[in-house]
Amino acid sequence: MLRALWGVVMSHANVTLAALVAVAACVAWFIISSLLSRKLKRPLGPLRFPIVGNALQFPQTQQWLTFSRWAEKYGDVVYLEVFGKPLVLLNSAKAARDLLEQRSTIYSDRPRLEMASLSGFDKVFVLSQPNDSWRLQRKIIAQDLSSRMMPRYHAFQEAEARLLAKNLIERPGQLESHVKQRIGTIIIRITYGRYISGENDPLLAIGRASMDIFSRAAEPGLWLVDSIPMLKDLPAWLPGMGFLTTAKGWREIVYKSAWDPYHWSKRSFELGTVLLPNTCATALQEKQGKLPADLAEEVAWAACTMHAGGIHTSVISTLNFFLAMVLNPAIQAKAQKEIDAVIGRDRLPTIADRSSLPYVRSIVTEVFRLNPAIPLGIPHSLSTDDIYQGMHLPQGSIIIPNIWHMLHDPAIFPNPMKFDPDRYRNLDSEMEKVNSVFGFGRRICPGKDFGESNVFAIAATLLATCDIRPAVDARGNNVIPNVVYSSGSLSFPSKFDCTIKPRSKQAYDLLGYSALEKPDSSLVN
Ligand code: HEM
Repeated sequence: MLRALWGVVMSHANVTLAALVAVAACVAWFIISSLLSRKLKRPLGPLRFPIVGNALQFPQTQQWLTFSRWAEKYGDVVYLEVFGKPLVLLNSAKAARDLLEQRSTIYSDRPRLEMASLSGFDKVFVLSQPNDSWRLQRKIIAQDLSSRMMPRYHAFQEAEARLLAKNLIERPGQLESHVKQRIGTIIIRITYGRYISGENDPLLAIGRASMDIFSRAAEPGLWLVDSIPMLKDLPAWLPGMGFLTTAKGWREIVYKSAWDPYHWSKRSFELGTVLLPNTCATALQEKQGKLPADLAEEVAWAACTMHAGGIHTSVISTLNFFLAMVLNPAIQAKAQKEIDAVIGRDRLPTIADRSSLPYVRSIVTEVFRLNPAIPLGIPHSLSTDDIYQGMHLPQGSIIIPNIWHMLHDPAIFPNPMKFDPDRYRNLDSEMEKVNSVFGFGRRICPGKDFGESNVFAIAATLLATCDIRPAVDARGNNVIPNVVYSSGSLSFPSKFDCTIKPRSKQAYDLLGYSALEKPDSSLVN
């Protein structure tokens, strides 16, 4: 009986077991197939062709404009492939924050940009992976550029803004050259402690050459070797391998751009003639003037990154300020009115006055928004597979934050092509929406505060003392600039000029020393 019962139980058990196995198999199949189908569900994007993927549709100029059209068609996250390499465009600040900030542990790598690395930028920490060297180099410059350290640069930044105004008045017709010299002086001063001697100063020239190379070498989609890395191992004499010779020449210049200024700074530090504070000197002081070779190398490349990261972005933003003022006289007049009301005409506005000049700050914010210096940011890379809003983003994807599109989204910035500081209603919370211009997460720009305060000092000083008007041609007609923005990772406005006239004798006198003299002796050797 028991046996019979046991037999029934067992037979039932067998049936139950069989049923359980069947159910488990179904569940497993369901999970695997749903995972599989999730895995296959990529974000939307333009049609991909066999082998080349989207390579043929990849825009060669002003890529952010085509990417922006794709954003409107396919959404916040767009998927592309170039020769099998996945690329993900992030088109909204929300998607960029969700991924690059909230999941920064897996979104902070940089893609290996083969052409830029071949050209010597493998040492520059902006392109390195978040490894020990990146951490150390970032720390070396972040400690000098932290918001706590900013006030020690204010007097110097303001002096350079005054000198810029004075030079523009006294030596007209050279807007770009004056801006480059003053910005170059500011960045080289805080990096290496040198007061540059003029536009052809060797430190300025070598940094300029190196950044021109970076802009070309890091341009997304331009170099086949970025999509097919094995090309770099083929012999240089084969047809189509000219990029290897180009990269070799570029590398020599890039190495010089790191070591020449470092050696100059170290020598001047030892002689006691260097301007303090500066980033190389901070590192030397911490080690009583003797850096071990490996640390010296990190300092040289950190300083090189700071120099490169700071100059062009600040020059572009400053030129964009002048352009906006030439094109928008009513906005200029409104800012002057604010300065006159808050500061008066007996002194110049300072960086410390920022919080009481919200309209001038809105102008600076709008300058950053309308024409971001790096419209597609610096690409990040995804270190492991990820799923975002049901979409599978594969490991190794190059992540391109489409900053230009984020800052021209009509839902957030109505009438986005219009220069309109009033859109922020003088509110910090509104201006913060433009923070994307400085990138995201662990790779966010370490020069953000410094870069902003430079442009503010220049804007406030120029608006307080000068009228910024269009240039005038030989017949006395205004020349309204029709600016086109360059392609490449950095986007420069095409050449334009303006006329800078002092608002009054009193305003001119406030600018102080003559353009032909150096600023006051406490600021130079
Ligand atoms: C004034 C305008 C500036 C703009 C619009 C700007 C924008 C940016 C952007 C978009 C990035 C990429 C962030 C990311 O990968 O998510 C970046 C990175 C960087 N910026 Fe700036 N920047 C400016 C000024 C400066 C200044 C003044 C310095 C230094 C003096 C600087 C140094 C750097 C460095 C070193 C990086 C690389 C960070 C890393 O890879 O960890 N930038 N910047």
